[in-house]
Amino acid sequence: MGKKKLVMIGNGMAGVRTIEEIIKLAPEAFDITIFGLEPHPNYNRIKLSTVLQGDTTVEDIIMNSWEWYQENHIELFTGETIVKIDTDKKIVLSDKGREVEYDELIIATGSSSFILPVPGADKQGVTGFRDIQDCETMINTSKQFKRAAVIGGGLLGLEAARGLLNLGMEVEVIHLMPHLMERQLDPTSSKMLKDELEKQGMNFIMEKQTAEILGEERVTGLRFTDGSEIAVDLVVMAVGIKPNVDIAKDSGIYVNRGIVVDDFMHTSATNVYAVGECAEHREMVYGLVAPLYEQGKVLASILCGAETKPYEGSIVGTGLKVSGVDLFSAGEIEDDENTKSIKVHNEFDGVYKKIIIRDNRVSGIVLYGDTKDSSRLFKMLIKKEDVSGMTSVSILESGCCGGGVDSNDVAAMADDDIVCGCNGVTKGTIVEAIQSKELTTVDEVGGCTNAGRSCGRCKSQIADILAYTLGDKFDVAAEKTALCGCTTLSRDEVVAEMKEKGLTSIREVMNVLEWKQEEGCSKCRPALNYYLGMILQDQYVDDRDSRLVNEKMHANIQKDGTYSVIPRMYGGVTSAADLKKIAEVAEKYNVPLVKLTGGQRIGLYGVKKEDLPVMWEELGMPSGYAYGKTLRTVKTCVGAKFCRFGTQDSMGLGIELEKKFERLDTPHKVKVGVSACPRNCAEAGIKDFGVVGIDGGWEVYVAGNGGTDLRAGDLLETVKTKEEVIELIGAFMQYYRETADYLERTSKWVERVGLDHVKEILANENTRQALNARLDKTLLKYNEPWSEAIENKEIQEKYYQKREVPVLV
Ligand SMILES: Cc1cc2nc3c(=O)[nH]c(=O)nc-3n(C[C@H](O)[C@H](O)[C@H](O)COP(=O)(O)OP(=O)(O)OC[C@H]3O[C@@H](n4cnc5c(N)ncnc54)[C@H](O)[C@@H]3O)c2cc1C
Ligand SMILES: NC(=O)c1ccc[n+]([C@@H]2O[C@H](COP(=O)([O-])OP(=O)(O)OC[C@H]3O[C@@H](n4cnc5c(N)ncnc54)[C@H](O)[C@@H]3O)[C@@H](O)[C@H]2O)c1
Ligand code: SF4
Ligand code: FES
Repeated sequence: MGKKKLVMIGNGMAGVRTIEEIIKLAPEAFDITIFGLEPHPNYNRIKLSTVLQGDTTVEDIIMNSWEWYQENHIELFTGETIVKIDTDKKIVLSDKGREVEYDELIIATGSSSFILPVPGADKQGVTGFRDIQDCETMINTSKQFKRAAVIGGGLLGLEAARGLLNLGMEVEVIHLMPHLMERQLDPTSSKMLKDELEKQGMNFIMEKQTAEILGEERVTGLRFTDGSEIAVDLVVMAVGIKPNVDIAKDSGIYVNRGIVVDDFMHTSATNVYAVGECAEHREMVYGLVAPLYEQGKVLASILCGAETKPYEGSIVGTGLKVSGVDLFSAGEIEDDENTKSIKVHNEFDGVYKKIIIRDNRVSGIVLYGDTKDSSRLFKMLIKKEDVSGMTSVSILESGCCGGGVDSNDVAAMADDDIVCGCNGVTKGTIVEAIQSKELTTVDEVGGCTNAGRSCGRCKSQIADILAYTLGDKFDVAAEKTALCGCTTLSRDEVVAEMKEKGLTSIREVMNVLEWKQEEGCSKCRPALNYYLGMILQDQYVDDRDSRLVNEKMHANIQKDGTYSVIPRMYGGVTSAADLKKIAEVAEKYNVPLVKLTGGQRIGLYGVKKEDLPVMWEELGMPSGYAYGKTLRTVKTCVGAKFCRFGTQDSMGLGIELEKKFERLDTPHKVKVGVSACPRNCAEAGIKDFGVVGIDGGWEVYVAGNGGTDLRAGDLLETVKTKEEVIELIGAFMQYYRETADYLERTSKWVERVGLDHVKEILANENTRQALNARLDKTLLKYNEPWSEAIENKEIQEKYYQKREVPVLV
């Protein structure tokens, strides 16, 4: 029997977790196709708060890389929205006109921010806080404007407000109710929270309802229903969410607030299931991952024919991800005549605990300032444990104490105490995984049990359990620096072992160094491929399939699955003949977008995979490597040849540098600028290395960055001739290649190892020469990849042939 066709609408946290569970249970059962409206692979939406707060980057929150989808043979269409489901014909239709057949369909469309329907809500500068784009809007706005208003003092609003403070904005939180987080906190704990947040710099306008957003095109202020006004430049709406149910509703599937499902996540339509924030189960729509993951597990079992209990609903516990605030809330928060509550309010230490008991069972928990008993209490609540034989003290505090807090706390935990609330993982499961699978790091525990993979709040407790279970064998240092979850070895240890044992292939490295996963993962394989190439210089045979997807394809994959073609234009200099060729190819292949890139190149965007080799052939130009962890572009100013301020030949030097370093594998992308005078039109100060002409010489800057982590380059040295520039930069590049972590930009690397250290190394002439010799040897091995693809039929068939997706016309 052939594989069944499984289609999923929505590429978010709940949906992709369901697919992960399906792959675990029955890896060969389905041909899987996923449609995602956003242009990204699945990312950890929870961590958007930490991205906004500046603790994490967008790259760090990707949960399933592009490679993960490829490895699991999942056809992924990002930036593509499903607009219709035909439940009779069993097909879905996308906004791009694609029709895909399904045997089983999962709707996992999540929610959207609820935008208050007030006049002016569509003005520029008004945003929700739901996705990467919203996050980028806020970050970009903070670079130009200063005054922000967050409407809504719930979990999302307060996390957004903390982020905006970190971005240097003045923040007003406008809240409808008399106290913050009124769904999770009682008035006492809410007041403690407000006091703390005020200390951190947040301002609050309580009991106000927004009537209008003021301004012309862009927001300039808010007017409230009582007529008062405030001036603001950014408005973030955090007043709740609304499930994305329209496609289900329009397709005749039964919808209430969410898409109504039974205890097995089945909707009213045959073979159609819903999971996540878009689903409504027993009149509940959940907005936290823990219940959504439980739903996903049940659904995966149903689809794979595995035995499962029904999903019967969840009780959720919440915390707030704002540093300096420690709170936990679950169940009821207010007493009534039938409840007895235990309350402790230690104003001196800023601790508040309220445990509500109803019918001799814990029915509500509010903890502020000390949440170490949250998992134990939460377990009592979920399991409806009878507490009639217990004292108030034994309910409030665990039996442990004295000595090293962490291990004693861990020792005092019962095996069925939940450590990771998001993923429902208990201490017993973690200990069992550590012992049976010989795990030594938090990431490995996450890989095996999912614990810690969502909000990350439980990671320190997982580390405590590791320390407690492994005793002396737990190495905190290794934990911090392991290359990936497949090994406990750090980058430096792996590289040292490769050199010492003379390892020459990825397979050999994994075998000899006892990799935990036979095939490695999408984090270690590209890294090992890079390190082997760096060590073995011209002898290593590149493993193309271990490269990141763009490098494997020699073209950048775009959000709709098409590619871009950006030919090399040394130094940003072109000719009429080349421009003609580009225009002809663009016209012939109906290229939807022709655009100048930030690096002074011409990009053709929206190219079909199967057209790549033939377009490259007709262009007859080398690859511009706009996709690679290598030298990208050398941007130059016109310089002394034409500019009256120019003191040096910047174009000549730029072209020479680009010709020398093109195709060289580097730990991360390398961008270069060459200007012929300190006016610096080529922006050499924000490049990985930048050269600026001065009277009688050149200044060489390094470790600049014009991207997310904006950083001005540091002056490495001033030299007289262009030969000296090339020699200095050659040594710098090779030292970076040999000592940086894979995927570490020069800016981060220089900050880590220290500019003085780099200067000291490069000051020694012998060292510089040796570095250049190793670099030159490596440079010998590279071939032009586009010509290779044009000439080699095997490459064409393997990488560029069209793969049929089930499409009905
Ligand atoms: C800033 C922030 C912080 C959070 N913090 C926490 C936290 O600390 N703890 C916690 O448990 N939860 C937290 N959450 C909530 C958590 O992120 C969500 O519960 C979870 O992401 C929901 O998963 P989902 O798959 O149902 O929806 P989503 O993750 O939203 O995924 C749905 C995807 O489907 C796509 N989609 C929608 N319609 C279509 C269509 N027609 N065609 C194709 N694609 C479509 C959407 O664009 C989206 O990418 C937070 C949320 C935010 C925004
Ligand atoms: N740490 C976490 O667990 C976390 C963090 C962020 C988001 N989330 C989830 O994301 C979702 C969205 O969060 P949220 O905080 O927007 O939702 P929410 O419904 O929990 O809170 C919205 C808040 O806005 C207030 N509000 C409503 N209308 C208002 C108005 N007109 N003016 C001022 N205030 C108004 C409400 O009183 C409420 O406190 C939720 O499902 C939440 O669980 C969770
Ligand atoms: S950097 Fe100086 S030389 Fe180059 S174009 Fe600008 S002004 Fe002219
Ligand atoms: S508690 Fe959120 S990841 Fe573990």
